[in-house]
Amino acid sequence: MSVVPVGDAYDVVLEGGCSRRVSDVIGEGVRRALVVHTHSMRALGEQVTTALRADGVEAYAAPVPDAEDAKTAAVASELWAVLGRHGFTRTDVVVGVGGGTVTDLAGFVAATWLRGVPVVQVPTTLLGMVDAAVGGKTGINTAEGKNLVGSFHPPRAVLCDPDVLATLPRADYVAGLAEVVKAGFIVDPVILDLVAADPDAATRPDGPHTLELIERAIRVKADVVSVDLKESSLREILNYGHTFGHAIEHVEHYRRRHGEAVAIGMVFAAELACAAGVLARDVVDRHREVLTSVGLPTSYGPGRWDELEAAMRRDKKTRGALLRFVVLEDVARPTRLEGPTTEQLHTAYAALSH
Ligand SMILES: NC(=O)c1ccc[n+]([C@@H]2O[C@H](COP(=O)([O-])OP(=O)(O)OC[C@H]3O[C@@H](n4cnc5c(N)ncnc54)[C@H](O)[C@@H]3O)[C@@H](O)[C@H]2O)c1
Ligand SMILES: O=C(O)C(=O)C[C@@H](O)[C@H](O)[C@H](O)COP(=O)(O)O
Ligand SMILES: [Zn+2]
Repeated sequence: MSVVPVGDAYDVVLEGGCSRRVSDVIGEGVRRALVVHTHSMRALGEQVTTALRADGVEAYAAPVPDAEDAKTAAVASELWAVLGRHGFTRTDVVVGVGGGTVTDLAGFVAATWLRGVPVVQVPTTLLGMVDAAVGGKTGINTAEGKNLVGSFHPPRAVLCDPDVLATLPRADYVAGLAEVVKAGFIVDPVILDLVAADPDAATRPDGPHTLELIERAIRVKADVVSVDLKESSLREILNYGHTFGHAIEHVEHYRRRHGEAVAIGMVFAAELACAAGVLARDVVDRHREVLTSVGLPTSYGPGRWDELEAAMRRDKKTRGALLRFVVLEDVARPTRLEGPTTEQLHTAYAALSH
């Protein structure tokens, strides 16, 4: 459906059944493929592996642990060992079949093996389709924080098959909506209108606006990364809500879903912008309305500020001692807030526990 014209331009396909067509997009001359998948996506992982073999590719299925447990140096190292044992060369390919955690890991392993081999992404969560699999940001976590090691490595193709969303647990689908809503606040307010028109339908993969919501969010992401792949400036807007959100994930040892943490992080960013006199109160309220309407969290308990602030200092947007946040001046008018005062930060944090 859309082409991302960055480096070697690539397609992001959004079509029922497209996850069965990996062979069509891996490119010419591929002899081997490593199909990375979690146990939850074993059936699809094996289906992709079998289909590749039927097309003459030496394909290997590589099961990895679920969720954030996949995004570790130990798991990446195991996959490098598999690639080494099977003699993967620069014309071979890695395929990521799973949620954002799997596409981040598969992309990182592809980015680092032989300093870069192609990766094809087959996202199986809403979040993976609208955000993680598109744009070439890859990475793993370290003990000190989220996504601290990684690389920009655009995929060869992205196959978003909405049919696979039927098995996704509702809570994971809703978590993905946080990134959809993010795209609405930073660039495309029509997304917010579509969600507000029927919030309950927005939480279902068979809802009347599902494809339009996915397509619009992918378009936002593709347009931004096409202009600024390596996040020298514009791409930072895709990080809306993530400074505080990633801090929550870190202090809670990844027991909370990424999308849920980002939802709270967007409310924090909105409250911070309001405290700094940048954003009007009604837009802050709109954050709570839209996120709450689809069942996403918007509050956070008191008492953890010191840990959260320490984690935020390791955010990639931080420059020296200066904390930097993506904030809004209005819907679809993102800007940056550099070095907010302690009082502004505390005001925003306190507002989360109301
Ligand atoms: N690289 C990027 O640009 C980018 C963007 C956004 C998020 N991310 C990363 O993505 C990750 C979050 O991704 P996520 O929300 O997809 O979580 P996830 O990958 O942990 O998947 C959520 C859960 O759904 C299960 N699952 C996946 N697909 C399924 C299906 N079709 N049916 C049944 N179960 C299924 C998984 O096994 C997992 O338990 C975070 O690590 C985040 O940092 C990266
Ligand atoms: O693509 C981007 O750029 C984003 O910031 C998208 C985010 O939704 C995503 O969670 C990303 O992985 C965060 O990246 P990080 O650089 O803050 O680790
Ligand atoms: Zn995110």
